[in-house]
Amino acid sequence: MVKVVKFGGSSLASAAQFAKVGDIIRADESRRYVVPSAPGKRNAKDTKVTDMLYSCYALAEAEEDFKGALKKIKERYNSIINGLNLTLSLEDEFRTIEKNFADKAGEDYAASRGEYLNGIIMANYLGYEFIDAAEVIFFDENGNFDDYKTDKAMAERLSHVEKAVIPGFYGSDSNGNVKTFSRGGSDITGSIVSKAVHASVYENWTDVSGCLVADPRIVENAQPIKVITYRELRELSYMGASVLHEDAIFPVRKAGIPINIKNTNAPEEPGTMIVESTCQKADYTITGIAGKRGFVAVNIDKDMMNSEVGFCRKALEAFEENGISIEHMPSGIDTMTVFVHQEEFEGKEQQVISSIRRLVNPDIIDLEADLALIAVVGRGMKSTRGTAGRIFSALAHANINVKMIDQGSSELNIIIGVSNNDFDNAIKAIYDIFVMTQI
Ligand SMILES: Nc1ncnc2c1ncn2[C@@H]1O[C@H](COP(=O)(O)OP(=O)(O)O)[C@@H](O)[C@H]1O
Ligand SMILES: N[C@@H](CC(=O)OP(=O)(O)O)C(=O)O
Repeated sequence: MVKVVKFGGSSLASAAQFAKVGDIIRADESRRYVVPSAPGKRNAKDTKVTDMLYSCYALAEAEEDFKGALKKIKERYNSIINGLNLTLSLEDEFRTIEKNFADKAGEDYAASRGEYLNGIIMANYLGYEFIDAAEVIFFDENGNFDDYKTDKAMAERLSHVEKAVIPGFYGSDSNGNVKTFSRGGSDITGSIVSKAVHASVYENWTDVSGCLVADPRIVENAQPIKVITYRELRELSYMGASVLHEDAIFPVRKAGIPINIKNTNAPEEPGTMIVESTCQKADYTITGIAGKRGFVAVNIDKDMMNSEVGFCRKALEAFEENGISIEHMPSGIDTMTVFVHQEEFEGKEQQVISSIRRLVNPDIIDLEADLALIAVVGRGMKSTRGTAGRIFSALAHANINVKMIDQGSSELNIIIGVSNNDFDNAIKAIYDIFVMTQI
């Protein structure tokens, strides 16, 4: 049996956290391949090493003095090395990094050093072999992850290695330069390694006891989800459940490998199992709730728009022309609404409105800003009557004005639009009605 274990930044923020990780790995011989993130926050006010690297590199790129900022990063690693009593020096590594920053090696290179250096420490601490992710994870000429090339190289390389540490978050592009995944991407690395070694399980260790029904920063003591499907998890993580990167399921899903999200600070707890399919009923009608703030609704009205062939396509062209991505699009007979990210849309709204006018000549266009979208996700919802009704009544009781409600055709999720200000209360109200009443 082979297990791949990924430890997030919160699990590796200090020597004390490293020691817990060491105990977890040594407790099970099958934990043979380890994927570390960069050191995360030691407390709420702390800064992740990845963020320190981005700011340090921004100074280098602006040709300002970055040596002080780099020294602070070195101190974080040295405090881990000293706290673990290792006889390891990263002096040579930091000299190389300083030179490469001065030569403007790129933002991705800079950010990747967080995982690279932590991987060297982890390998030294465990007595495992260190494998640079740049040698085994590849992106193609369009910048997309190269599944085929990576799987082949990774499987070949690891077939000769009994126990190894492979840093998360990065690989190399088609020119051999370092390239990172998007933020939180070490979760993807763990999934890629799991597929290549045919792991029996991919353990993803973090600072909470699994994927919880709602974000614990909003709902105190949110319950852990025991079993969730890949599809449900993807919906939740895309909509803001940041415990797992939304793309991390793809490699393992192809190989049918379950993901187990576990808590480094409470390893005895079972955590969450993420699987293809399950006959196990969820504890509640819903599996989870997640959401994001910061959307604008663009309402487009035109009498009889439903009989105008190509209306929606042409209206959407207005967004494409202006480089705006679309998040969600509920529609009615004479109206369609397009939800876009406020950050992306601000400053371009007049261009988009004039494009819509030119392309579809609507009767009315109006904008509503400062909205939040909430996804209520659950495989059990389609067999339970009245789910949407319960959501409505919970929100009405909490005095929350529902701007939009939309059920996907898969009946796996219901999307609700509320004002940004009502976001937290809406999530709490939905959590209470389904979880606290135990139905
Ligand atoms: N539904 C959820 N379940 C669990 N954690 C969540 C959820 N939504 C948001 N989170 C947040 O995700 C955090 C874990 O992800 P992250 O900070 O990326 O950890 P790591 O550093 O281990 O990768 C938790 O501490 C929690 O605040
Ligand atoms: N360190 C990177 C990649 C990562 O996955 O980190 P974490 O496992 O701490 O979310 C980031 O901050 O984005």
